[in-house]
Amino acid sequence: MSGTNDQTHKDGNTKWASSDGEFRRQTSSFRSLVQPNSPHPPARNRYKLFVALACPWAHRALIVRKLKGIDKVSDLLPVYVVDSLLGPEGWSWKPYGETHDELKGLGVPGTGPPPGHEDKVRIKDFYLQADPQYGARSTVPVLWDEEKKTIVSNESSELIRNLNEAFDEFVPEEYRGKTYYPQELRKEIDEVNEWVYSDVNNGVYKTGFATTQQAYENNFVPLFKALDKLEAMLAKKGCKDSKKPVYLVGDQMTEADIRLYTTIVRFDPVYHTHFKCNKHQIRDEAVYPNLHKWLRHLYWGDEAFKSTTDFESIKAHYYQSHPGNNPHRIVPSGPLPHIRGLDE
Ligand SMILES: N[C@@H](CCC(=O)N[C@@H](CS)C(=O)NCC(=O)O)C(=O)O
Repeated sequence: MSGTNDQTHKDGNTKWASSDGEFRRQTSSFRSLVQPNSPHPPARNRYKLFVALACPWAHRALIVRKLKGIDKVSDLLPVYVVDSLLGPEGWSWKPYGETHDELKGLGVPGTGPPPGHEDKVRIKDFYLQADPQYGARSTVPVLWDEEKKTIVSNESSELIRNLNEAFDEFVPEEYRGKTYYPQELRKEIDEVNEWVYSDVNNGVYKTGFATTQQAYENNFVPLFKALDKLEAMLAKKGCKDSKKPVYLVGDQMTEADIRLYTTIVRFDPVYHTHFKCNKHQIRDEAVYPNLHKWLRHLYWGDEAFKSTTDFESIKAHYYQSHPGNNPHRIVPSGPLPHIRGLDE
């Protein structure tokens, strides 16, 4: 298990790109599911979710946890949030400023680790408990099994699919059987997910962490092509003038919307500036009237989206955690508002 980007500069800052200037995301290592008759059977008071509020991959899991009513049962999947600053030793439960002078005052504090794990300072400590040989990057989200003291999953795409069913026997009646990956739409969802992942979700990172002009342009172009394609898909469905939310696939909310949302809601406040994805902003009504409306329908229309979107942590995390992109770690004040109103 080795991280492809797990390199540190002499100054302690993480080097995100490989030697050819391209950012490559590592493959996740823990790929199990919560399911009956498995090492991780559905149960109350057993599983925990570790997230960073800034992280778009962890954000997917927070949204599905709410959409599925898992948050309604307090001991089903409690959430523990790391501090927003991703420091030299990765995500942390304790402010880096306490041990690193140059990081004093940075970051938005999280919740601290769960009871019984007060000795753990970094998220890495959970990875090492699960696998003492673990040598790759310690990413969020993490689905933690308290009984087995191990990680069930650190791959958000599989985790959010698993949450459709994993805890159904415990959630309130009205959430049971609800799925964001319905059988009849799977083929289309998979197709959309594939290019949205590569060109948009990961595309903003590949653009932002490129360390050569060529690598930057190689990723900038497909990113904006994909945004044009999304705009056209939503225009065809009349999203701009619709009073009701319009969805990417079929006429119901699916994981395709959830996966796209966590990138698009970060686009204007962060990716446009910090990752130099600056051909347009999503709020540019002359370019993305439909995509912009789609975003605002989800944010303003559904508590699962709005209540899990923390602009303060999002901005603090990105602008303060990547000194290669932003050496003085200044968090820009704008654009304001972070997201426009539904009819603005
Ligand atoms: N494939 C993973 C990717 C998760 C991921 O890359 N998370 C980032 C935060 S946005 C992370 O935790 N990075 C920590 C690090 O690189 O040290 C997923 O989708 O779950």
